[in-house]
Amino acid sequence: MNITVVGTGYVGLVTGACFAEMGNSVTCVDTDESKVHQLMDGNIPIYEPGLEAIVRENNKAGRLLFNTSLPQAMQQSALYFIAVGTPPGENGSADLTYVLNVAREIGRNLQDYAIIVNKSTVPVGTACKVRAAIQSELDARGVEIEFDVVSNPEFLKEGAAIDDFMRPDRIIIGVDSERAREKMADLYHSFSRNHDKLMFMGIRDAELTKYAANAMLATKISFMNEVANLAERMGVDIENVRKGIGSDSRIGYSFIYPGCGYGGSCFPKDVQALIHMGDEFSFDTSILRAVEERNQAQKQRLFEKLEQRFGPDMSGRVVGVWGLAFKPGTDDMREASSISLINRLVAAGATVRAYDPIAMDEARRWFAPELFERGQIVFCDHQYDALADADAMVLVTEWKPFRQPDFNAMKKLLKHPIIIDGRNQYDPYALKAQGFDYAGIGRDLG
Ligand SMILES: NC(=O)c1ccc[n+]([C@@H]2O[C@H](COP(=O)([O-])OP(=O)(O)OC[C@H]3O[C@@H](n4cnc5c(N)ncnc54)[C@H](O)[C@@H]3O)[C@@H](O)[C@H]2O)c1
Ligand SMILES: O=c1ccn([C@@H]2O[C@H](COP(=O)(O)OP(=O)(O)O[C@H]3O[C@H](CO)[C@@H](O)[C@H](O)[C@H]3O)[C@@H](O)[C@H]2O)c(=O)[nH]1
Repeated sequence: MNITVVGTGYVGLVTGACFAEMGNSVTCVDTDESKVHQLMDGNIPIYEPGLEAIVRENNKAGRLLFNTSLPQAMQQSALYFIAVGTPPGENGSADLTYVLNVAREIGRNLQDYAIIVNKSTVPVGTACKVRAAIQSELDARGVEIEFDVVSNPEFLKEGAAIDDFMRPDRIIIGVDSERAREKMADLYHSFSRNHDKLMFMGIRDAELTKYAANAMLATKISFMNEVANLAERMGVDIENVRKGIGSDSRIGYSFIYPGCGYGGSCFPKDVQALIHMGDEFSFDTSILRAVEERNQAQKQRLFEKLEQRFGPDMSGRVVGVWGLAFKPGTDDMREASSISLINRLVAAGATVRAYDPIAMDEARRWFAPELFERGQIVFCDHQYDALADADAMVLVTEWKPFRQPDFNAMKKLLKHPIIIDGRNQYDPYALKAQGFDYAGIGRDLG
């Protein structure tokens, strides 16, 4: 099949590379020229395990091409995937500017029947807007060309994106035409051979399914964070509670890890967008608002635990931070908990020494340059360098090399043996026995 994918971010590039890997001919289009040139040279602008290899192999085999021109790419195919960003607008609603720009460009250049598949996360009713945008361009050209719009939301997780795309739990497809349904079934056949993963439904159903999935996962996390904060006050260890409830198959273990708040490009913006959709339909999404509020508060918990120990004025204090990315396995810094922590520490007068195995180049862009110039933030070459003469160590992102560190070495490096564990990776009882002052999330045993 010949496919055009518009947008070469996490979703567009993974989608394009995985379809090419299955033998399709794919052209990925992006308006960002530097990104496209980087990709043409075989370099991947993002860190995503396994992606570089399949991009290079398929590019070499001629199945995966890159272009800055959508009209040129459109000539090669009749199946267009829209995978551009839908960032939060000022009021939390999803900003559809990029999606509708692509729709209009498709309308200006469409020559023959085509299927336009929306892979971006978009509010209910967006397919209608995409259809209207294309149609108005066709009307302006005075041509009549048939086309179908399909909703096919993406469920990949950063850091596991290839596997999620290649072995999906389900493939949600919202369609309202038999022709489009057949084409989509054909396209996804090889991803769903042994188990029928394809779920066809109405277009609006598919659009809401994506938001409901992310909101449900975010709710699980905020719920656990709330119980963890309560457990702390009660002298209860949340890790025992987590295991206790996770063993109930109706609850399960996934997405109930308490922590220093959820981040990334999806949960925060998608929960906000769903709240906004509720407002538009005059429906108060009170659970979602609580989920969002709990998450904002949770992102302050690590700072609060340091504040309890040092007081509000942290001048002269040095804090070693392990992990900057919003989760392990990615260099994505969008809505990362490290951002609020580090900015608050610096505002309180502390110096931050931080280390992340992958995200430091990307992270540099997320803090004011003068903080590096004045030495208030120092990015270190090694995880242990970040602890040199630090008054405390804070774990923000649970990268694997942070999971079983050398606690003896840490004790020697730290001025005060304080460990604030934002991801409950360490054994509080063992650390206490070694003389550490340890605080996790929902396991602040004093
Ligand atoms: N990141 C994820 O893990 C993930 C997972 C599932 C769904 N989503 C959703 O998928 C969509 C894309 O997310 P992302 O993280 O890949 O975004 P991104 O910001 O990483 O990439 C978007 C790309 O689109 C390009 N673009 C913008 N306008 C364009 C145009 N007119 N023509 C061509 N290219 C254009 C940008 O230059 C950019 O490279 C969003 O709606 C997001 O919510 C993201
Ligand atoms: O038990 C948990 C699980 C996750 N997190 C945090 O939640 C955030 C999001 O994690 P994850 O879902 O693994 O990463 P994303 O790449 O943001 O993926 C989510 O968002 C994507 C974009 O919509 C969806 O496609 C995915 O299905 C959905 O999992 C991260 O900050 C995690 O640290 C927790 O705090 N506790």
